[in-house]
Amino acid sequence: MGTSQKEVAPNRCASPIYKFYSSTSWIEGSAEDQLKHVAGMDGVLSIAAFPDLHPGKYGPVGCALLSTRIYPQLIGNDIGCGMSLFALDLPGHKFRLNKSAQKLRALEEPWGGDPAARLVAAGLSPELAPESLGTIGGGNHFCELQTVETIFDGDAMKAADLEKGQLLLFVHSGSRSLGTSTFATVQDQLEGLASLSDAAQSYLALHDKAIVWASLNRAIIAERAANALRCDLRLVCDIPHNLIEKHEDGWLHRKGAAKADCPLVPLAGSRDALSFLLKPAVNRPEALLSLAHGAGRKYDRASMNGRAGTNRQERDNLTRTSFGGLVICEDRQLLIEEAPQAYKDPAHVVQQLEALSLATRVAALKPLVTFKKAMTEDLRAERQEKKKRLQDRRAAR
Ligand SMILES: Nc1nc2c(ncn2[C@@H]2O[C@H](COP(=O)(O)O)[C@@H](O)[C@H]2O)c(=O)[nH]1
Ligand SMILES: [Mn+2]
Repeated sequence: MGTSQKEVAPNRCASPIYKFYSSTSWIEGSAEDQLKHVAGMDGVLSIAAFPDLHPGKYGPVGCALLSTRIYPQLIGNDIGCGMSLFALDLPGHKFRLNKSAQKLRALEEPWGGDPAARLVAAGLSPELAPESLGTIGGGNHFCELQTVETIFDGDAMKAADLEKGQLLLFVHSGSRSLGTSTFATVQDQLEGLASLSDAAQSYLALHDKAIVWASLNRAIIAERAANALRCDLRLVCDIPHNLIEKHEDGWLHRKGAAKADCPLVPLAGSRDALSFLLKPAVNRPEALLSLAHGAGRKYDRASMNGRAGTNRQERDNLTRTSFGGLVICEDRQLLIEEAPQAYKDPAHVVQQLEALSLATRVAALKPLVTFKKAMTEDLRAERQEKKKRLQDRRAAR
C-alpha cells in the first residue's frame, strides 16, 4: 500500500496534513500555504489533501478537514455543490451528436416545472429559492452527455448496471442563490463557530437544506436534459463535494473533496478530457472518507486570458473537443476561463489515488456534448443593453 506524506505545520498546535499526492503532481505553493494556515486554526484535528488541490478564495480546494469548530468559510457559498451521474436509456446507435447538442440548448430556457411541488416533495419549504431550481449556474458548472469509453472493473460496472458505450449524463452544480444567501449570514466569522452556538446551529440548519436543494437541483437539470433528448434516466450516483458533516470526532469539512463513503464516486476531468468513475477504498481513515473530486485547476480564471481563445479561430476550436465532441458555451469569457488547459490532468490525479491505495478505477467516461451556456434572445438583448449603457457612459465622460 502506498503511503501519504504526513506533515505537521510549523505552528506547535497545528494538526497533521496527510498529502495524497507526490512530487510529480502539479501543486501550487500557495495552495500548500493555505493548507498550513488552516492546519493551525483553532480546533482543527486533521487534514487530507488530494492531487486536485489548488488555491481557493477562502482556503484550499481539494481537501477534507476535521475540526471541533465549524468553519463556514472553508465551504464558501456553493454549499452542496456536487456531481451526479445518470444512465440514459438512449441506445448508442440512435445517438446523433449535432441533434443532441441542439436539443440540450433547451437547458438555457426557464424551467417549466413546478418548483414548489418539487421542493415540498424533497422536504423543503416551497419558498426556498424556487426561481433558481433546475438551473446550472456559471463557473465550471455543466451538464455533460458522456459515454462509457473504457471499463476497468467489470464487476463494479455490472453491479451498477452499466456497460461500454452506455450514454450518461454528468451534472455538476450546487445550491445557487440559496447557498449564497446562507453563506452571507456567516461570511465574516473567520474564526469559525463553536459547534453548539446558536450561530453554528442556525448555519448548519440552512446548510443542510442547501445540501438537499443542490441534490434536487442536479436531478431536475438531468431530467430537463433527458426530456430534451426524449429518453428516460436512472441515477447512478449523487456525490456532493462542498459540505460539512457530523463525524464521530468532530465536524468533517469537505471543500472540493468528494464524499467517498459510498460504492461509486465520479471524478470530473474537463470538457476535453476523460472523467472517471472510482471505487473508494475503505481502509484509509486519514483520507477522512473523502476523495479527489476532479482534476483541479492548474490556472486561475484571470490568468486564462491570453492562454486560450485569443482569436476567433482559437475560440471556435474551443467549442469542439479532441474526442470529436461539442461544447455549448456562448459566453466568450466563460469559454476561455473554463478552457480545458485551465485544468490539471485527471488521469494523473486518478493514478495518484490508485498509487496511494485510496481508490481504484471502475470506468473512464468520454465527453460527447458539454452544455454550459447558450445565448437566448433575452440574454442577447440584455447583453446589448449593457453594451449600450457602457458606450453611453463612455461618451458622456
Ligand atoms: N467533465 C467535465 N469536467 C469539468 C468541466 N469543467 C470543469 N471540470 C472538472 O470539474 C471539477 C469541478 O471543480 P469545482 O472545484 O468547481 O467543484 C474541476 O476540477 C474539473 O476537473 C467540464 O466541462 N466537463
Ligand atoms: Mn463543484
